[in-house]
Parts: sequence; C-alpha cells; structure tokens
Amino acid sequence: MSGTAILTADALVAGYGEMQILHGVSLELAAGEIVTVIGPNGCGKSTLLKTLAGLLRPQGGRIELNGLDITNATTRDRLRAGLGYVPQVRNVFGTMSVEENLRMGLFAVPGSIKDRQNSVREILPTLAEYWTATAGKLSGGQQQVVALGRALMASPTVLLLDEPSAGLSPKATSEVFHHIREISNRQGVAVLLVEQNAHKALEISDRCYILAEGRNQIDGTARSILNNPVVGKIYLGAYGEVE
Ligand SMILES: Nc1ncnc2c1ncn2[C@@H]1O[C@H](COP(=O)(O)OP(=O)(O)OP(=O)(O)O)[C@@H](O)[C@H]1O
Repeated sequence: MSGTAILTADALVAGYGEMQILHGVSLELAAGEIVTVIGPNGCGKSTLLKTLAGLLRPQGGRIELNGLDITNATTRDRLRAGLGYVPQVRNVFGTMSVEENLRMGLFAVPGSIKDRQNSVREILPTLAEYWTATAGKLSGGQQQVVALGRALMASPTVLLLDEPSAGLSPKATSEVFHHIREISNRQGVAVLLVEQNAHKALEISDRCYILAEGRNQIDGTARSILNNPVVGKIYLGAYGEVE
C-alpha cells in the first residue's frame, strides 16, 4: 500500500448469531485507492462490508477510520466520520425522484443540499439526464449511479461498495466502474469494492484482497493478481470469459 491508511481493519471476527463467518480478517485502505475484495461465493465478502459499515457488530478485532476507533460506533457516527456504504440491494428509494434520493444522502450530516447536489452532479454528470425521474423506473445501471450519488452527498472519505455491477450488462458495468474511478481520482475518495466481476474490478483497482472461508488468503497489487496464472485460474477463472 502506498500512503497512510485511512481505513484499517485488524483481525475482524464477525458473523450471525452463533455462526462465525469472518475468522480474523485484516485490511488497509489509503486515500484515493481503489481496493477490491474477491473470493468464492459465501466466503464473507458482504459480511466484511456490513461489519465495516456498522450493520454487524464484530465479536473481535478493531476498525479505525482516520485514526479514530470506530469498532463499536453506530452507522450514523461512521457516516459522520466519513464512511459511506452502498449496499448491494435496495440501494435507492424507488418511489422518490433522483433529486430526492440525493437529498436523503444528507440526512445525517450537516451541509447545504444545493451545494452538495451541485458538487455530486459535477462528479456524476450523467445524473442530470434523469434528475427528475422516479428512481425505481430507471435502469439498473442508472440506479447504481443514483446510489453512488446519494452516498457522495455526505462527502465521504471512504466508500464501501457491495457488488455495484450485480445484475448489470457489460456496458452498464463499464459505465459504473468508470464513475467509480472518477470518484476516486477527482475526489481522492478511498473505495473498497466487493465484486463477483473480478476481472473488470481489478482493471480499475490499485490493490486486491482475496478471501476464502472468512480468512485473508492472498493480497497484492491488482496487476500482480491479474498476472498470476495460479491465482487467476483459481479465483478469476470463472469470470475470465465473461465480457
Ligand atoms: N443475515 C444472515 N443471516 C445468517 N447467515 C447469513 C446472513 N447473511 C449471510 N449469511 C451467510 O454468511 C455466509 C457469508 O455470506 P456473505 O454474503 O458475506 O458472502 P459473500 O462472500 O458476500 O457471498 P456472495 O459472493 O455469494 O455474495 C454465507 O454462508 C451466508 O449464507
């Protein structure tokens, strides 16, 4: 990793009731980095993001954001400290307009709605095309951009994105990934991405963590993971032929 860590997870243990899913997962994220977490179905990728976002209380380990211990902080406090989260499903308010969806992004943090909306529209100019539309009537790709926009309203320093390409066409996936790259490049936001679409995600990523059975397996630069034939065969093979 280059630069100082903005988000650190150390030896996270978490799960659901008696069922432990994460058995000591650790990771670091620096400002402006895009880092992808990949791994087999059910290995705990979404559980990791939920734990970082504060939806699941860890049974062990520590999470720090900007040097602040947020291990037991509420989701609201995490949001205020600069942690944004876009879940995989139900990530827009379907009956509200795009403009109203973005307003909702500022519910827990102080700020001028108009100023923030203007700033978000500069980073995601495509929002202007469907600004007054009802969010639930938009395509999957457009809804994903709305979800990104809503998360950006709170001026996060870190964005956690759970499978932003889920259910999208290859074209829509490329567009969403382009927006993610822009958010990182132009705003210096650190992005932690969980993805099934490992190849495409790695193409826009700086680094990668591979999880298996709730544990860290391999990590390295995205390039080294993409170029490693053994890793490619085991972890990327299933996705390698998908455009
Ligand atoms: N709310 C829940 N209650 C109980 N078990 C759950 C819950 N959510 C997930 N699990 C279980 O936790 C394990 C890890 O799930 P998780 O969604 O974190 O995996 P994942 O790596 O994101 O998988 P996928 O790639 O399929 O989305 C799975 O066995 C899953 O069935």
